[in-house]
Amino acid sequence: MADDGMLMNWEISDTPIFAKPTVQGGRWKDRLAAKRQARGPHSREIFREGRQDNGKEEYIGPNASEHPPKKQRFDDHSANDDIQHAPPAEEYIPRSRAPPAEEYTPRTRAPPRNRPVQEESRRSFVAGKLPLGSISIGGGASKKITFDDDTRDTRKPYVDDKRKPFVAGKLPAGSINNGMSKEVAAAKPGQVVSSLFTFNPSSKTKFEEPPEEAQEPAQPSNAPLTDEMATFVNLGLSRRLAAHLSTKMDMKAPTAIQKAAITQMIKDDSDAFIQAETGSGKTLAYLLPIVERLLAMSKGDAKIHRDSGIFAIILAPTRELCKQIAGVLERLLRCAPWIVGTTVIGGESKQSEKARLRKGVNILIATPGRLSDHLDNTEVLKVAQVRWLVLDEGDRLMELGFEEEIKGIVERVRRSSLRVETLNGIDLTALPKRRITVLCSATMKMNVQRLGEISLTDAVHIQADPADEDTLKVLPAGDETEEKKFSAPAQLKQAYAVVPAKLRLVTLASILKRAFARRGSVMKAIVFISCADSVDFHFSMFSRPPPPAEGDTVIERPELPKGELTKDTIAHGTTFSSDTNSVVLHRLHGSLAQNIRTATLKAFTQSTEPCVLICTDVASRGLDLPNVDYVIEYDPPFSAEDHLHRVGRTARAGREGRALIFLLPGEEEEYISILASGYKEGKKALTHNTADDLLRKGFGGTGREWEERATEWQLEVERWTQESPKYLEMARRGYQSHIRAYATHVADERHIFNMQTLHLGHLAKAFALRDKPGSIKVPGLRPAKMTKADRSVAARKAKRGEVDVDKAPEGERVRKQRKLDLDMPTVDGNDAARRMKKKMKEHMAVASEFNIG
Ligand SMILES: Nc1ncnc2c1ncn2[C@@H]1O[C@H](COP(=O)(O)OP(=O)(O)OP(=O)(O)O)[C@@H](O)[C@H]1O
Repeated sequence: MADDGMLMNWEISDTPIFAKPTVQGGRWKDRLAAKRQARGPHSREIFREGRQDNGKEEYIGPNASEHPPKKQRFDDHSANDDIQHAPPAEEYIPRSRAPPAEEYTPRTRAPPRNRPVQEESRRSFVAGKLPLGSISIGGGASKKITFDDDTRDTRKPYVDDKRKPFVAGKLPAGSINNGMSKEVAAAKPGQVVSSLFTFNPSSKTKFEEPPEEAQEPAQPSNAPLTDEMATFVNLGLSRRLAAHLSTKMDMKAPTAIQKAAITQMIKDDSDAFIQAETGSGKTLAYLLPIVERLLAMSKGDAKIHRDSGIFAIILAPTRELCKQIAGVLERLLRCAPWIVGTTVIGGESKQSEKARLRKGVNILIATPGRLSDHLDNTEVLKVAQVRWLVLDEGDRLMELGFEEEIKGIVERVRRSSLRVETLNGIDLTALPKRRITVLCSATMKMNVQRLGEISLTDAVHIQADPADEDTLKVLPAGDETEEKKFSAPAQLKQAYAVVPAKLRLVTLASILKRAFARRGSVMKAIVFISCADSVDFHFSMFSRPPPPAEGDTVIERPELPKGELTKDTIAHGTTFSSDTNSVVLHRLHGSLAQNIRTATLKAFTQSTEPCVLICTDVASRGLDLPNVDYVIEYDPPFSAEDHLHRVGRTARAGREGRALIFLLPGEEEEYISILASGYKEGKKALTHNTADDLLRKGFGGTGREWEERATEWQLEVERWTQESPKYLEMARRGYQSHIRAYATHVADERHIFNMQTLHLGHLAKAFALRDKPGSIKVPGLRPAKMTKADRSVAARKAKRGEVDVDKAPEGERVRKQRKLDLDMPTVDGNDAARRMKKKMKEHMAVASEFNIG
């Protein structure tokens, strides 16, 4: 039966007159008359007991005690709709004109001003402020009666115990059965304990049902090629290198981008821009031709040696990425141990880096800051032999503000004169005759083009379309007509879930419970969250000890990695572990010390147990984490590019992968079009999930039992939060930082992620909070400076696409700050650190308060 949401609180009373049995069936007027009769002639007086006849009108209704209703501040939503939104005047009825108690029905409610119009007919009373005239029936249960929406057939009331009405803190204990009543009784004054399943806005989009016929699974777009001719040898690699790839690295054939890049870079000495989707093997696409040409110089005993000079410099934006590239190079060079690679990335003393440089190196992997530092201060670092300068993850290099350093490095390398014939008896003719710059990126954003202008000359644009091997492209740079849009791997199964704010946390728990219900279905999952404080809260919450009832079963848990560094970043994921499948939880964000980040990431990478990584975007770029089969974007990304990098952590090198993004009902549903633009088949490639579906699958049970289980789970987490000042503060911090991070979406997308429509009260529930949002003040977090008026101006400007960055609303500044924060601990070198600090000061006055990296 459809639910029209008409709710009444049926409350028990000790007075015998109320203990009469329920009158069921028939029209409501008939039932009403019957009940009146049952109560006898004085029933109205009893109901009106307590009326103050002091000349003032007394009001009844949901918010009677607050009448006349207070004007609502923008940020003062409560988790309880009844409290939160001042209802229209007609809902407040002077008591003298009040209908008989039984007749009390809530009048039309105006939809809240700042969120999408929702089903008007779904209402509930604040139990603590129950209208005096409410009807009570036996059993002590507060029951919701719903009627068929279409027919309004009041003859067949549907009493549904599991759907709980909202409760404010003052309800007498025992008024409502099930878990809610205990919570209400225990709630402190001013707290709000709200029901999960009432007052949720519904989706505005009409979702098409997926077609009946089974769709052909999409062919992987970043897999090694299967064409017989596509062997490494056919591309021009030596047998030695090809055999090493095949036997020691398990790579039998190149990927499409490798095919295009190797062919080009072995025979031609032009600059190159390599653009290919995530997980397509770009690292080897530039490393293989470099190593091949260094190998070709070595004939018999005449080999290059570590002190022959630096032939290639590879720049990457973060230490993690540098280490990852160094790892791939190290494996590759096992077939040519006389070629030496090393890193200069900070994190250890400059002296030891200098010592390594002095010993000699042929391929140097560096972060721009640290390399600039060494170029200025380390005499032994000579760049005269450098033939290749590779800029990996170009967009990230620019985002982190390395433009100046890169300019300096490019200048330094170009200035030094190049030796091209012989070097200590070694034939140099196999090497490029000129210096080559290679720029790599998965996206072609404006900032990448800017980096291209700084570093490339007459470059070729190398792209690959594996669907049509004839079109493996080597294009003149700047050929806009042929430019391929960056897309997600075709085999990635992308879904989105439209989940109301209140249900977010419990839905995430449900998804993870289901994903790890059986051993082997999902091995590794990554959950992306917008800010560090929120990561910390979710990590602690998901790893909290199970409640005593569950604790009776002894669950065998795998041993966690030992070590000081990871003791606070790795824990058992108790929430979604089952007795047959224990899950290990990791957390990662830019505010953790570098050595902790490295150790945590290593543990996640090497783990053979099922595990989950909860992290910020710090783990979204370039990291090659093996066996990640599920990516959940719990908080939507800050830009479409970020989304593609995040989901690119799965479905790598032709493997399968799933991704799910959470969206709120309303404006956020527009994001579906952006998701669809990453796929050839558009929206058909996407799967739609509702919160109800996800909850039902995760919490199980028969009928609507999942609702009760979900409610129990949510209440348990709320208790856990309330009972400890530490976790309460953690939840509040997470909540506040989340809201601030929400304001930092790129201007183009801010009409989708619109602060105006963000329901702060419902969002508080997703952080297991019972506070009214306006009252959440966390020490150390300054309140946002933007006024409501500022926000509207910003929203209007964003809509017109004319946001002025210099006079930007806080969102823009905070977004910049987020980018800087994100990798702050990664950026190395004293100069780099000074530069970052300076930029932080320039960009924001709120640097220290804001912890969303
Ligand atoms: N020819 C190949 N055959 C099989 N696996 C490969 C091949 N080339 C690369 N891989 C694997 O593919 C994965 C992705 O490679 P890589 O990290 O270089 O991708 P990428 O294009 O740089 O991705 P991103 O844009 O996310 O940084 C790695 O695990 C790598 O070992």
